[in-house]
Amino acid sequence: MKVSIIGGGGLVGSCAAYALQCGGLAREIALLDVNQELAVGQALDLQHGGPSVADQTIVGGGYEHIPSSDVICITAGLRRKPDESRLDLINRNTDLFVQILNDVKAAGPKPTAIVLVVSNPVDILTYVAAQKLGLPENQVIGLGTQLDTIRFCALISEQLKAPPTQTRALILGEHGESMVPVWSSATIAGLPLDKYPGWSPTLATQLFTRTRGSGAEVIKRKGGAGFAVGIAIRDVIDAVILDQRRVLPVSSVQRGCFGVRDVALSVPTVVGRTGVVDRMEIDLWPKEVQGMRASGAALRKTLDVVLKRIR
Ligand SMILES: NC(=O)c1ccc[n+]([C@@H]2O[C@H](COP(=O)([O-])OP(=O)(O)OC[C@H]3O[C@@H](n4cnc5c(N)ncnc54)[C@H](O)[C@@H]3O)[C@@H](O)[C@H]2O)c1
Repeated sequence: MKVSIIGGGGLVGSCAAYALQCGGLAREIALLDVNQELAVGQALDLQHGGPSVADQTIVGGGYEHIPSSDVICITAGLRRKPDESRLDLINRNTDLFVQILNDVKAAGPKPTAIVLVVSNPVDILTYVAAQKLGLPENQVIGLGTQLDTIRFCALISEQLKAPPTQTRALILGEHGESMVPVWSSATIAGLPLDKYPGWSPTLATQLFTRTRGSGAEVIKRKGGAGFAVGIAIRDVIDAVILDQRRVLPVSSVQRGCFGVRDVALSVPTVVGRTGVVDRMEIDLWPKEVQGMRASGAALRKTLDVVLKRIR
């Protein structure tokens, strides 16, 4: 399997490439970037570690890699300028993103290619990609709340001194302000989280608030998120490569799941070689379902503005 990362020279793209290299599943990893020199440099640096990791080809380059790619991951994006509003950034990022989609389309992706959108605002751009690429909708996935979910588990496990890999707590909805913590299904080692020693409703609120602000906290401390988002990207791409059918909180265009439609956001999604294989619409607390619908409504408002601009 070949994975191309557009924006592969940047922090998120290069961390994703490193996570994929350490996972050893992809046969070839291509880093594409408008700054080709940077992409080639990142690829060279990764390639040097290859003999101690896995037999993979890691290269830097341009859109000539698209026709042979099984997975196309888009991490190219802009950061906010001082004094710039969120919507201004969304407009600038959408214009850049639409140009990338046009370039991908012109390069001729495989009809079976899976596109994983990571650039922000990820739910908006996932919808735009599904509309513009001409690929079947199930083949376009957004990273959605996969990163928020692993951040949430990391913070819960740290606080309760529980094993991180046995801590399970989902975030669904928007990758943004209106994200929804799903306490109804949270567990540690299969035990209900709300019965775990040290748990309290106050702690729950604190942990969710910190999770929701985690992106901003990391940006403030080190300039941008890299390692954990790279791991989150690997979670999704590995599920595709191995046709794992893992249930992941990723974003895709919804057609009625939990009553949400015509907007992309995260629901529990079965991910395999064909992308979105299924969605698990399981009974959650009413306020969790309401939260997802509120995410859908908030995203739809932004989408209406963005779609008017790019039509
Ligand atoms: N979805 C998530 O969970 C999540 C998490 C973290 C960051 N992000 C998003 O990922 C994006 C990238 O963040 P970063 O920290 O890596 O930024 P960065 O500035 O380090 O990297 C972006 C890269 O994109 C490249 N680029 C710009 N325009 C391009 C184009 N037209 N074609 C190809 N490459 C192009 C740049 O040269 C740069 O190397 C941002 O939109 C950020 O908000 C998403």
